[in-house]
Amino acid sequence: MTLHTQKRSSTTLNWLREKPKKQLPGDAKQRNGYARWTMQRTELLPREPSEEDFCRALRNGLILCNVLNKVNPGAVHKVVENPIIDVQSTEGAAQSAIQYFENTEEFSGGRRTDEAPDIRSLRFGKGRGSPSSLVGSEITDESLDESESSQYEQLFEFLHLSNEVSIEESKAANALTFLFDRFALGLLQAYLAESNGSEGLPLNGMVIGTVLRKAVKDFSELLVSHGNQFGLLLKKILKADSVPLSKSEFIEAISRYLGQKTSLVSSDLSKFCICGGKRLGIWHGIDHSAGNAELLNFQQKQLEELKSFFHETKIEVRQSQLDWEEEIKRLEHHIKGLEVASSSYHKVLEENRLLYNQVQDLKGTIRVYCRVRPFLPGQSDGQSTVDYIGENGNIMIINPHKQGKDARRMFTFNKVLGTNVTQQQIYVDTQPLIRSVLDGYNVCIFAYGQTGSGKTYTMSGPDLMTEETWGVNYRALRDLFQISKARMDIIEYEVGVQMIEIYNEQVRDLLVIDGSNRRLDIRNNSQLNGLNVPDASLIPVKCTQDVLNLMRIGQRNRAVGATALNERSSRSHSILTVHVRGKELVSGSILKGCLHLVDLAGSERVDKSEAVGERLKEAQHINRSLSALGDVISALAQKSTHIPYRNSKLTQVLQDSLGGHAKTLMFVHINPEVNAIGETISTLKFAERVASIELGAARSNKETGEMRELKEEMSNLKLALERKEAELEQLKSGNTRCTIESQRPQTVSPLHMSKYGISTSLKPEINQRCIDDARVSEVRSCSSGKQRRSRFPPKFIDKDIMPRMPLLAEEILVNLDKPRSPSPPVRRSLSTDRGALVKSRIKSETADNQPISKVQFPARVFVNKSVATMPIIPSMDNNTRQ
Ligand SMILES: Nc1ncnc2c1ncn2[C@@H]1O[C@H](COP(=O)(O)OP(=O)(O)OP(=O)(O)O)[C@@H](O)[C@H]1O
Repeated sequence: MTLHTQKRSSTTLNWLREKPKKQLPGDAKQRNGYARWTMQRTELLPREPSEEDFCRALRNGLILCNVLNKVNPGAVHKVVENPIIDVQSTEGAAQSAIQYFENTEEFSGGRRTDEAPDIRSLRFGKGRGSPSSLVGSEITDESLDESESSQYEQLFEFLHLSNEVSIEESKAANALTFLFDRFALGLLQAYLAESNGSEGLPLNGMVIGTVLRKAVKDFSELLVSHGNQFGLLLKKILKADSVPLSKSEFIEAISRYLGQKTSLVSSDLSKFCICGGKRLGIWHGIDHSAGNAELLNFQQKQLEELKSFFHETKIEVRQSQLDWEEEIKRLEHHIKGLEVASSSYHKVLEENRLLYNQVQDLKGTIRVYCRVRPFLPGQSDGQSTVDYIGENGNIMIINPHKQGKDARRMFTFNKVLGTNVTQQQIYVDTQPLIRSVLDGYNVCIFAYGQTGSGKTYTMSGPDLMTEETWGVNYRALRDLFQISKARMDIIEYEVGVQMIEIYNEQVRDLLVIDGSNRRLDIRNNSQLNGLNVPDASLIPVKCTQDVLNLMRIGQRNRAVGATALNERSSRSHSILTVHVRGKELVSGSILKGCLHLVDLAGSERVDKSEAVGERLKEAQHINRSLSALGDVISALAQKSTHIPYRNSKLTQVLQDSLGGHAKTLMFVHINPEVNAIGETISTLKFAERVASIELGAARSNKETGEMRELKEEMSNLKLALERKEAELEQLKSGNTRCTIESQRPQTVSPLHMSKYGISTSLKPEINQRCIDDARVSEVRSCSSGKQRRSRFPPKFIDKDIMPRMPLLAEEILVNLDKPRSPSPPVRRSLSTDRGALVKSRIKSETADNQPISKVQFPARVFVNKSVATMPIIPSMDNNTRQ
């Protein structure tokens, strides 16, 4: 640099140095002069720019490049012509910086070209430089005065110096650009390194864009701050030395400063990149000062620690995940185990129940099932007396009128069926009993409970229309036919049905269609296998439909009436008896089973049911018979020697089922309403006593062919003996009453007749046989002082009574052709005969054997008269209907 140049530059620098001190009018004038001149050539400055704008315009290289292009068009290829932007704006600052770097670079490049004039020639263009370089140029065209010329020289001097500085700055800028690229790359590397570990992070343009934008922003801020610092430094340098600096000193000072700054920037960047992790690339090639290296080491250490901590945490999290997974697996296994255990618990429970039932069967205990009726529409006030129903047949009743432990009472039965149990579920446990009937057992199923508690619902169902709501009766008979059909090849079955009711202590036949209200007698002879009401119509049935038809008749004939507690209350005990007789085709053995299906009339508190008149009488009869049932149950439970069966018609009818070798099941019904709590408790107490009764093991009524023959023989002998006795009696007393009676025609249910096809006119032989049977009956009746008429088809009459009666239809025909075997001679002492006579007399006088016919049967209130005109039951031969 020449002395002159040095002088110039120092002048310029002095000018620059002094500028912030004071805004001298001379300075402004000078600046305005430069601006005007520049404006004339470049139009890049306002006429009177502020000092700041002026400096910036000089610094960003626009003026330089444009002036050079004016002098030598195309010398600077690319001029970054962004408008001067406010430095406060970060992005603007960045742009300004870039603009500056690029323009100074371009300017330098342009200047270096061969065609480009030396900037200094511009300085000396007016008289001192080569005139050719500026001849023809626009500058020379201008008329410039001397003072202006010197100002331009100063400007160019400054610009030249500024250009030197710019080169240094451009180097720094390159370093920064390099740094920036590294920094951005480092950021991306760090980001990618991070996102490698976590698959879920999205790696898309938007994310990268955001990261880079952030980086650019921060970096711009950094640049601005460095730019400011750089400006300050320049000022400081220029201010500190009163002696003007040489160009090389000046550049050296700036280089030193930039060196320092580079390391500072790298330290700042290290801070900035601390989030990244992989920053080796950023540091590569950067010269760190000792302090920064220490800081860097410290931060790296921290980073390593953080990384290892992060790694450990990651491992811990993974371990916890594994532990949880293990735990979940263990729990799943445990739950499965529990499931298995619970299912086997239920199996065991079920087995227990079966075993318990078997034990009960062996003991002959009456099975008791408790059914809880649901609340009826309009009844549910939400309070139920049933507190809890257990799986083991437990039911806990809560009495809201009591407090403490007295309020709760537990009852145990074979099973307790809740309000949501279906008719099918109710029947399930009854099914094995139906099989037993076909195996020759006597079975009794009866429904007990307070009025309106659902007895009829259980036994018959709400209606006969839908099979789903069928009660136990229909289901039992349907199964009976199904099983008998399945056994058809082994056993030939015949099924007959009786339906009676006990109304006001009188037994009525429900299957009569002629409206006759005959009172029927009860004979308590277990040998009769259920034929304890022999005069009731016994209708043979062959399929479920037959039974349904009969039941419809029976239901219509049943006495029902409305009470305050049940709008269609059964006012009688109804008993449907199914007699089954089976013949084993191979052995010829005979099985005789009988099934009683009993729907008891409901016990009721007369005050509650508001019964008066006829209703009151009915209620009293019902309650009396139920209390007689209770007495029988008590006596049986206490194993008393005397069981008071004869205290009511009900207990007489059920005698075989309660005290014999029958299988008995009772459905006890309860009403969950709070106002029925008294009846509920007493019903359940009664049921508990019933459950404790031991009937002894049930016995099958099976007779082998040999046994039957022997029995028949015995019966023949008995018959012959009785005949002899009768003859003897007649001879003695000359009483011919029996003979006259025997010639009276029988009364047979029209249904009965039609079904059997037995007609006195069509089958004289059979009719004769019936007459014979009637004679036998008479003989027996005479012995007990009663007149009996058989209403049974011959096949259902017990052989003990009528040994010559064929068992089955074809037997009737076979036996009719056979000559009767002569009765063996019977020897009987007179004393025996007398004894028998005395006995029979005594018996006829006892209260139990008083002829019931003396009691007038009340006019039937609820008999449906249309029954008489009902069509005949469809053919029993139609097996396909089963
Ligand atoms: N399990 C049940 N589900 C739905 N309704 C029922 C149930 N049990 C009984 N009911 C209804 O309760 C009312 C009384 O039932 P039901 O006539 O069978 O009682 P009951 O004990 O036979 O009475 P009563 O002794 O007076 O003849 C009827 O309207 C019946 O439909």
